[in-house]
Amino acid sequence: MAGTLALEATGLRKSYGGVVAVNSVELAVEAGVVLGFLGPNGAGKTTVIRILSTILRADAGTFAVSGIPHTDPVEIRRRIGVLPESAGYPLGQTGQEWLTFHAQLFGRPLVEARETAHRLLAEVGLADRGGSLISAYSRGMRQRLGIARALVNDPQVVFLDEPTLGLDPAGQRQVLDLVARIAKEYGVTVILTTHLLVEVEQVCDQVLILNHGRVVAEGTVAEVARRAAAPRRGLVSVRAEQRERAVELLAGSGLQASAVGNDHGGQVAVLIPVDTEPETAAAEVLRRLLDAGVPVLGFTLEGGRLSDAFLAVTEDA
Ligand SMILES: Nc1ncnc2c1ncn2[C@@H]1O[C@H](COP(=O)(O)OP(=O)(O)OP(=O)(O)O)[C@@H](O)[C@H]1O
Repeated sequence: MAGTLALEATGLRKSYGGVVAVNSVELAVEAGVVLGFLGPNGAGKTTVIRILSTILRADAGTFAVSGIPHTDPVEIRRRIGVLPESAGYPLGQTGQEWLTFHAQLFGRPLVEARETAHRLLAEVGLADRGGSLISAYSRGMRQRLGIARALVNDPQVVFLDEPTLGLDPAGQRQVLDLVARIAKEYGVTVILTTHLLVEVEQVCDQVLILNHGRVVAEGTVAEVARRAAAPRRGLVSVRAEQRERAVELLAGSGLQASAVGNDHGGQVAVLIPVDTEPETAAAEVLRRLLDAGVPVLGFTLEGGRLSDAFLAVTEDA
């Protein structure tokens, strides 16, 4: 339905005994988006996912999945797929048997359930291993099988809680490529929990960062990196004998500049304010120095990545 958000939540709150795990969480996720759901260990990500997937009841707040209110958990469950943080697999079954069983649980007749299992095994790159026992699958293969299971009911929203946990770099890449592909091909909304920030930059349209149960940053990767990041730093290389002059010139034009390195290397660090585009700041720095006849040997920008933003908004004071 046009205009319906895939996910929306207001004032979600959950405590375990005296521990407030989730506090005043608001969400609004458009359909078809891959959302990187980030936060340090214990931030509350799994708790939010459990609430939204109707496994756990919130103490307060409301939410809706594809327009279905939280008061109708049975209908929500029809529309979602979940790969839990620590998914268990029946080791004595084959991947094909297990997926067929789950397709039947969602009401598909046996023949259709088998076809669904077959199609999904191919989708996650396990076409030739469907007849093998799950006990013989590697961890990466099990994670991909778990993603196939999460798709068995053609969901509109899929929650993947740390699908890359414990995988080697090639396995991580395979799973993240799969996530990007299913979002594109199936048009599903994906809520992806992971600690792989560089990969999030490549796969996710949007990110939301939780810290101590609260949302501390959200938006596109670029927005979050820009807004939440600590001020970025430009490093300008000049001749050692020109370094003090360069600092004076830049400081004189209102920038925070300081000399770095030793007498043999001439580098000047320039702090770039958060509200200034790095390209604009870089052009200004270069223009100032070149106009004054100070040759610039190099210029690099540090900061402004998602990982910088993540650290900036989750660092405890
Ligand atoms: N069943 C539980 N009983 C008591 N406390 C819990 C329970 N589940 C989670 N917590 C606490 O709630 C807080 C949030 O935990 P949660 O598992 O949601 O965080 P997370 O962001 O998913 O962490 P991780 O990245 O380590 O998986 C933590 O302080 C955790 O210790």
